[in-house]
Amino acid sequence: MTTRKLNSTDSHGNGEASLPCSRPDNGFSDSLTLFHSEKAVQELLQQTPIQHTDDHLIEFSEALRTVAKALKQAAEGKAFAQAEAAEWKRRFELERAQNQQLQHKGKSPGECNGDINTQQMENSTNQHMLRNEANEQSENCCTNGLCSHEILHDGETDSHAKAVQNKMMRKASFKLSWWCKGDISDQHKHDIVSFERGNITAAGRSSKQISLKWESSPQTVLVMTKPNSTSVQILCADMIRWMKEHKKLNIYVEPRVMGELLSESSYFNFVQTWKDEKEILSLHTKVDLVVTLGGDGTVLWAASMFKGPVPPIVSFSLGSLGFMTPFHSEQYRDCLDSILKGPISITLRHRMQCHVIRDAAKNEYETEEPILVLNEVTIDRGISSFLANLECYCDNSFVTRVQGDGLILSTTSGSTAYSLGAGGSMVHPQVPGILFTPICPHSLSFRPLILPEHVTIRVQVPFNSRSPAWASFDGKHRKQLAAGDALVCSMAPWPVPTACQIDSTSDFLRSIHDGLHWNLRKTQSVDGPRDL
Ligand SMILES: NC(=O)c1ccc[n+]([C@@H]2O[C@H](COP(=O)([O-])OP(=O)(O)OC[C@H]3O[C@@H](n4cnc5c(N)ncnc54)[C@H](O)[C@@H]3O)[C@@H](O)[C@H]2O)c1
Ligand SMILES: Nc1ncnc2c1ncn2[C@@H]1O[C@H](COP(=O)(O)OP(=O)(O)OP(=O)(O)O)[C@@H](O)[C@H]1O
Repeated sequence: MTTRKLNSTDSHGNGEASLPCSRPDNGFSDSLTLFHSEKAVQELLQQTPIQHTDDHLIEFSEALRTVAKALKQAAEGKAFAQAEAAEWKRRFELERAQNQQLQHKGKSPGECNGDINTQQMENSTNQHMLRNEANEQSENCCTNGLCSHEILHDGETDSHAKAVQNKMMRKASFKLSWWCKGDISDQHKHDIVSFERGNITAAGRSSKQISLKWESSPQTVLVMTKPNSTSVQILCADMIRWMKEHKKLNIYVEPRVMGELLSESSYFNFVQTWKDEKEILSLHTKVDLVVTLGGDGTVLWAASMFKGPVPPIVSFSLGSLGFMTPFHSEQYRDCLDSILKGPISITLRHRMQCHVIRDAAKNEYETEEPILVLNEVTIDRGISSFLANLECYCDNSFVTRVQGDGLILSTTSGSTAYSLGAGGSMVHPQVPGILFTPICPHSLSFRPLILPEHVTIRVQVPFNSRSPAWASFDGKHRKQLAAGDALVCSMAPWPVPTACQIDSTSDFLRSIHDGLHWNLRKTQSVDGPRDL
């Protein structure tokens, strides 16, 4: 199969030079033909020194280029829509199979117990699912939760190739399910919104505790560490040795850590690392578990390595605050022992995807790559002494104009970070939403907002702004936003699953108490005036 890379640039600075030749039905081959025609015209131009013919050929060549570009855009749009439609169809089939199974058993649809019998659901799925290869994978999936095939979906369409690849990589599979303490109440039984028979049942609660159960043993662990810390370096070497000798695990580390380990001893030759960005992009297909040694910054760093699906992260606290690092490094053997066995309670921390749209390129198909944030994106005035001036839209409705130091768009995980410092509420990390928190607004009435997770927020630097604004992502990668530029932000499809020490809520409450000393006050004594 001849496949060329999309979006590379030809000698004219166009993006049509490399196109897949293997899919004649998606329109790419048309644009390729046009591109070849255009190339032939260019060659003819060089060979034919007649001036007016040249002019016509140049015009013709430009027209061809425009048509090829339009065809490419249409084809890519179509491919995206088809993929989306296929995904919705798959979900619909799965849901219908579940409902039919429940009706057989005399239950109403959506009445799905958290402790559902997986075998029964598999049988039902066998009866009702389309018998194609993609759905064979779904037959083995749990139906009351999410399985690793779904949550670690890497966007590939060829499920067979994916299965073969996964097998070769020996990636551990796991099952995620809603978990309710001692589940005997009906409180958490409704997983979907159902309008059938005129009854509206409650939506699945994303704040429910999620439990991860390994279906095959994890085999590969990526260890990520805070730099420039001797205690972290010592712990890292000790932990890797233990994981190799006692758990027979394959270990990946960053190239910097690889250097540190090898300078200590050639014993660590078995440890693996990567050489370039391309290898980082496929890390999620090899790694079963990520271990971080450091503070919250190291968790942010680890999450930022994964531009798509993220393996479960286990964070050992070696920083000062540790909101997202619930495990104690002194007990790492016991912790890892129980995590590798499972089941684990996890917090699914939602991330936001941010696109910077340049005014100069707003009509172009290609924009800059999206940036994923676990905490927040901040748009501020940078070093300018003028007020930041930012126009904000939510799903194209005007929200407000920020005049002050700036604006923080935060996830609920980030609600205890910068947003908190700017006066935003603390929100449990499993509550779905986007916090809209101004930084030092020059207004008496600008209270912070929390918007639903499904919205798209656009922050635009108006043309009458006195200075550019600056965007930063989890406190890093500052980018200037000139007048007319915009930042577009929405929830990303790839959350960061972090292992809990106890469960999502207990861990959150522990961190606001221990980390921030939230509402710490000496208790008032009983001796004194009373109303009774
Ligand atoms: N005024 C502020 O409060 C302020 C200013 C700048 C950056 N920050 C935060 O720092 C983050 C970057 O962290 P870093 O470690 O790379 O930088 P850093 O080394 O400057 O540390 C920032 C502090 O924020 C804490 N932190 C990070 N994420 C947190 C979270 N989700 N909940 C509670 N505390 C959290 C860290 O533990 C650390 O103590 C940014 O995402 C931003 O939220 C806060
Ligand atoms: N593997 C890494 N590679 C490069 N930089 C990293 C890595 N891990 C962490 N960092 C950066 O190092 C800085 C400090 O990390 P971290 O927050 O984990 O430690 P800390 O400052 O000691 O903890 P705390 O903030 O809780 O006091 C952060 O800015 C983070 O982005």
